[in-house]
This record gives sequence, structure tokens and C-alpha cells, in this order.
Amino acid sequence: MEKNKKLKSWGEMVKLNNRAFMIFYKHYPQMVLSRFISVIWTALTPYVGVYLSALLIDELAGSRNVDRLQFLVSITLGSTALIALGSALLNKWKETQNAGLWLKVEHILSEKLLDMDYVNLDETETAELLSTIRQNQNGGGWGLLRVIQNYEALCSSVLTLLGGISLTVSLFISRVPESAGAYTILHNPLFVLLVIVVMLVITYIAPALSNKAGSYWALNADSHNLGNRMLSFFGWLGYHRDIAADVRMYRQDKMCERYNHNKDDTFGSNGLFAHLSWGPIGFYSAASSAISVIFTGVVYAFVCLKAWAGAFGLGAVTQYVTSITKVSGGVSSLISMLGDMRNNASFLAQVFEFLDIPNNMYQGSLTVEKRRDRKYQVEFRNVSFQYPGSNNYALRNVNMKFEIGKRLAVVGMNGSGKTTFIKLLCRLYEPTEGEILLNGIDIRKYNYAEYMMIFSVVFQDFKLFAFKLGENVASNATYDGERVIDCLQKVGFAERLAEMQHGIETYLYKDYDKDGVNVSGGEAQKIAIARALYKDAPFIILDEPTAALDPIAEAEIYSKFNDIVGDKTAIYISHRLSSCKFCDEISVFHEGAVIQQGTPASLVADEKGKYYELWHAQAQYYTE
Ligand SMILES: Nc1ncnc2c1ncn2[C@@H]1O[C@H](COP(=O)(O)OP(=O)(O)OP(=O)(O)O)[C@@H](O)[C@H]1O
Repeated sequence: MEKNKKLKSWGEMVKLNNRAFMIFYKHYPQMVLSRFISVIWTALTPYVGVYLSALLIDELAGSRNVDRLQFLVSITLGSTALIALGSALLNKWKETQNAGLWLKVEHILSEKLLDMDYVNLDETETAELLSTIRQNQNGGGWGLLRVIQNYEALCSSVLTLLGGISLTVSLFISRVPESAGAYTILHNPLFVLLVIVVMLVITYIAPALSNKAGSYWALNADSHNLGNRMLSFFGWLGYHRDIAADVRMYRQDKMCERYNHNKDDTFGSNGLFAHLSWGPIGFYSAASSAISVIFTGVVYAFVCLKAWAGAFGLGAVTQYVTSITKVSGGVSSLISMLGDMRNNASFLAQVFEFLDIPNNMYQGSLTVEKRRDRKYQVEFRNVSFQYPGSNNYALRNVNMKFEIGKRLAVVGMNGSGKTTFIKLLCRLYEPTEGEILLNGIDIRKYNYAEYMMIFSVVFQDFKLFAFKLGENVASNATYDGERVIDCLQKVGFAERLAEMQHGIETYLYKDYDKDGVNVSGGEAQKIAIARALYKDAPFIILDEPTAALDPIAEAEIYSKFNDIVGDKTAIYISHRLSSCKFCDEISVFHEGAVIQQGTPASLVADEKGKYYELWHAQAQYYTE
């Protein structure tokens, strides 16, 4: 991961911010437009009031013509009402379009995650990068979250500046009457230039100091990543439902607290940021505020002196002070924004490092033939595999052919490569050596989405969503209710379903519905198997499908196994060897290799084989 040792150059700053802006525009054009139109409106409309009130004051201080005063008052009131109406409408539009900006950013990141090669999800670098991006985003609002708001502020500053300049020009060029004596210096070009330079210098220094203070966050971004990551874990320790029981049982909160304090004190009162806030960050922020006040003094002095000397009427004093303050505000926020965009560029670079992670998996385009007879033949040919970054082979020289419509059991000790074998079959990873063939063609040549359509898998660590039961089974918001019920019945869920108040419309868990039901581990496993059945793919793969089932449920599933699986080719991983007798063939994995293959009866009879050893190790607990 790239280290934030120094700020990005101005050129890089422009490129990175523009790229981020275009991402937002592509995803959410209305959101971007609503912000910019609002900003233009907000920046320009105040000048109408400034201009009209100057005319009113001049009229009051001058000829005091009643008709003209009436006219000016009506115009002022009418325009104020119209502007207020326009602002309200624009605000509504903007608020609607900008609802959930944080979620929108998360959506951009999730899109990338879903599109990414599965293998990249496993990599520590990917996890670290994403975690850093999220911490910077949630902690300091850095990264994508800041981009639109910065562009909006930039646009607002430029408009404020231009509007202010147009109303200020006459302040500098208006002449003081010769009768004012020494005050005529106020229109002397050199003096005017000097005043402008002083104003600009002060205007520049204040935001520059403030940016300097902000840059300490960007420069030290790497040092608070670990602290942030820990905070986001330890800070929410009490909220994690899945670890709540363990934390209570072993009082792990104490251990976590100690670890948190000892290893990282980034945000503590002795930490880096406390020191920085006390030192340079505090100093530059305070200096910036103090210098802004000096500016106001200089402006008032110059404008009031010119009015005193007779260069313009009293009404213009408010106009000039307001508009010149706006010019200064515009310049100041322009500098501030550019500085902030530069600080943010370091954080954007990390976002793009993540969004640019390439998809290296070969993307084939062959369509998978839709066969009514389900005659799909899969073959592993000399397949070996190492996980990225690992020197060990998780699979070694695996050769296997799946016979159509047969039931294959895969057994072996922990870590022998069974799940890895399934992940390769599903193309979540690619073999390091060898190839996997579907009907004689390398699976990489097929369109990935189509290839996945021929498999239904229940992974060991399957997940159900806190959505409706029917949606979970169908993996879709719309579904065929009868088919859902049929699949649930096949896996022995009928009784539990009958107890559910809203049937297949019942929400699982209580996250989104107070009437939701908490299902047990075994019930969840049945639902996951029903989901695999609903997909009705030619291959059904079950990775330890009955590990969480009670003996009766397990027996029920096995007695109906052939009925459940139907004409599909089934691959079945299990540690309960007794359950494999329903299969036509068993493959025994050991240290990544297939060391035995045969029918259940032949393997039990082979006294020298691994299967015999495993079988008897398990059987003794039942016979002794
Ligand atoms: N994502 C991964 N990165 C690196 N190594 C991994 C990864 N997943 C598994 N391994 C390693 O690959 C080997 C095979 O693991 P696999 O999960 O395929 O075993 P298994 O036979 O399914 O085990 P179990 O019976 O415990 O489920 C193990 O040594 C494991 O540590």
C-alpha cells in the first residue's frame, strides 16, 4: 500500500479529484446537478439584495422621492420573496438527491468488491486497503465523501469572488473630491494598489495557515490507520452479537482493552494527534483566525475613510463592506478548498488504488450449452493449487471425472483440501497447474456467469440474510411460493414452517422486522440446502451439509437423499463417514491429494487404506 509520506502535487490533485468527480457524475448525475445549481443560486442571489438596499439607502439619504421609494421597496420585497421560494424548491431537490451520501459512497466501493476476482478478496492487502479507506472516510470524512462537497465549495467561492469583484471595482476607482485635501491619496493608484496587496496577502495567509493545520492529518494518515481500525473494533465490542457470548464467558473485553491501550495510543491524551493539536495544528488554526480579524479592520478603515472624504454616499458603505468581505471570503475559501482538495488527494489515491485492482481472471465468452438431459461432464486433469502468497500446495495433482447423475462423497482430515477442491470447481480460484474441463473444454473459456449457473452449492460457512424466508430460499425478491415450500418440505423444514406466523413471508432474524424469527444453526442449514435445491442446477454440492443437524434430521435427509437430489450430479463433503454410504463413489483426500477412490463397500474393505483408518476411528465411539 502506498504510504502518505508527502502531499500530492497540484497536478495529481487535479487529476485525482476530477476522476472522483466523474465517478459521482456517472453514478448520480441528479445529485451533482442539484448541488451545483443550488450553489450558483445561493452565491448570486444575495447580490440582488445588496444592490437594491444600496439604492434604497441612497434614495433615503438623497432626493427622498416617494414614488421611487415605493417602487424600490416593492421590487425589494418581490425579489426577496421569489428568491426565498426558489431557494426552498432547490433545497428540497438537493436534499432528496443527496440523501444518504455516505451510502452512495459505500455503494461505489461495494460495486467494486462484487466485481473483484474472488482471489483478491482473500488478500490481506485488499482487506487492509479497504479498511484504511473506510476509516479515513468514517473518521475524518476524507476520500470520496469529501469530493462533491469540495467542488461545490470551490464553485461557490469562485462565484462569490466574481460577484464581489463586480460590486467592488467602483470602490477602488471612485475618486475623492479634490476639496478633501490629504484624503485624495485614497484614490492615488499606488496607494490603492498597496491596499489591494495588503488585503490579498492577509486573505491568502489566513486559509494557508488553516490548510497547513489540516495537512498534518493527511501527512500522518498512515499513523492513525491502526488506531482507527482498533477503535472501530474495540469501540463497538458490545455491539457484535456473534461474539457477545464469548466476550462474556471469557471476559475478553479486559484483554481487548489492554491490547488497545498498549499497542496504539494514537488518539489517547498522550498520542500523536493530541501532541499535534497542542502543537502545530493548534498554532496554525489560531493564527489563521487572528489574521482573518485584521482583514475586517483594514476593509472598514478604507471604506469609511473614502465615504468620509466624499467619494460615495453612505448607502454604498454597506454595499462595499459586504462585497469586499465577500471577495475576501471567496479568495479565502478558494485557497482553503484547493488546499483541502490537495490534502484529500492522498486519501483519494488510496481509493483509486482499491478501485483499480485489476481483474486478472481469464474471462471466457463461450456459452454453456443448455441441456435438458443435464449431461454435463466435469473433469479435473492434473490440478494443483497454491493459495496466493502460500508456498504450500492445498491441492496436488488431482485427477477426477464426475459421472453424470452420480453421487460422489469427498472425505478426508481437516485441511486435506476438500473445500479448496470445491472452490476450484466453482472457479472461485484458478488452478496453479493443470486444468478443469466442462464437456471437454477448459472452464476458463466459458462465460463466468453462465458457468456458475450449473452449480448449486451449500458452503460450510453459508450465510442467510435477515430477509423473508421465501426470498432467502429463492435468492430473489420475487419467487414461486409453491416451489419454495416444496424445497423446504424436502429438507425437513415443514414443521417449523407451519409454526411461522407469516409462512414463507416470515422474516429471518429480527434485524428488519420485530416479528422476525431466530432460526437455530440446524434450521439455518436446512434453509441453505433448500436454497440450493430451488436453484435446480445440474450439479449440487454440499460442504458438510448436515454438520449442524440433529441425528433425526440427519437421518431424515439421508433417507430421502436420492429423492432430494433427483437427477442431479451430487458432490458431498462430510466428516461423518456413515453418511457416505448413500453415495456411489468416495474420494479420499489427504494432504491435498486424492489417495483413494472407490465404492463405499470397497473402501471399507481395504484394510490398509486411509478410509478404513478414518472409518474405524469414528466407529469405535459407537461400538465401545
Ligand atoms: N484462503 C486461504 N489462504 C491460504 N491457505 C488456505 C486458505 N484456505 C485454506 N487454506 C489452506 O489450504 C489447505 C486446505 O484447506 P481446505 O479448507 O480445503 O481443507 P478442508 O479439507 O476443507 O478442511 P476442513 O475439513 O477443516 O474443512 C489448508 O492447509 C488450509 O490451511
